[in-house]
Amino acid sequence: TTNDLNFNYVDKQGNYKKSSLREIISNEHPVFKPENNRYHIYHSFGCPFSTRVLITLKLKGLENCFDTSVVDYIVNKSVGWAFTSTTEGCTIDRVNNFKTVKEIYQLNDKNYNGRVTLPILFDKKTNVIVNTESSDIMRMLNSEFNQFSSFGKEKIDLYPKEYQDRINEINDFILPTINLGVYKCGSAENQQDYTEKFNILFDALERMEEILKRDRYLVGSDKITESDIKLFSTLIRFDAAYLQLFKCNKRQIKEFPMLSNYTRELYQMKEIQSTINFHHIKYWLFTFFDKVNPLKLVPIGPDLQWLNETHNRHLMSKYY
Ligand SMILES: N[C@@H](CCC(=O)N[C@@H](CS)C(=O)NCC(=O)O)C(=O)O
Repeated sequence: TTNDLNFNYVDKQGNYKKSSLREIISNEHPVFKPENNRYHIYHSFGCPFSTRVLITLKLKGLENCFDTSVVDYIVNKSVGWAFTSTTEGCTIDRVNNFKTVKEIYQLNDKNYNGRVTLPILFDKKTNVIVNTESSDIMRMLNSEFNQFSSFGKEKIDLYPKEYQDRINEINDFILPTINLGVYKCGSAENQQDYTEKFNILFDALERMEEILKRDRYLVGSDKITESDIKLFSTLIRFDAAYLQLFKCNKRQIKEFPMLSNYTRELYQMKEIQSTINFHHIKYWLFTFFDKVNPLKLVPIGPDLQWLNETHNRHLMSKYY
């Protein structure tokens, strides 16, 4: 079957599978109110959906409001995501001291047997999962916790009112074509399906390249928004892993003049760079998706030095 454990981001019709745990923290919510140091984030440095949330957390200055636990990047399929604090860059489950992530899901439903995904937004007060949908978590971090930001009043808005329609439109475009597009190339089981998915992916990247010729960022030209975070979380894994693992090899990101420069700019922001761990990214991807990499060997290359070279994206800004 096309959608085995390795590739279950999408259902049989090719639609994104949203999770069912989707409570939204707000002052109006009967239980889940915004509070300092009440919530916890479980994540993997390998997983792009976790990266979106971590970048949002850092850009919003909320590291002191939320604590985090980091899972192991080596996943034993019979246990699923698990904690191995002895692995570099990983932690124990700092809230419940569980061994596996599945046990966290079982706090909400003791018979839980569904998909166990990351990231997880967890409530330490009631000891249950609040939400497991990265897009929802990004929005909550953007709007509900500003009073706890270490940046004080001078806060950044990743989903500004005037651009919400455009942001939603871009998000809806890049999710199936790029964010999931890479996995669709990797899960294709015949030449025709692969070719189709490959073309959709690279046409979409070209479209992003065109936008970035005109504007510094995807929406609203000179301010980073959640759309940039979502695109970046895929781009940063592209040359390092997707290109080879999922055969997305028409062009490397470093060969797109705009996309490469844009990826560099974002990567060089210290808040963003602190969320990127190439060791975790490569070891997770090349070992988890063992259907396309049965020996689970992790390539040593490629050289990613291009990410550290100087970018000139500030020249694109209307207000530089
Ligand atoms: N609903 C999720 C999707 C998250 C997701 O698919 N996470 C992947 C890792 S990047 C996962 O946990 N996969 C494990 C599995 O499917 O078994 C979101 O966007 O937050």
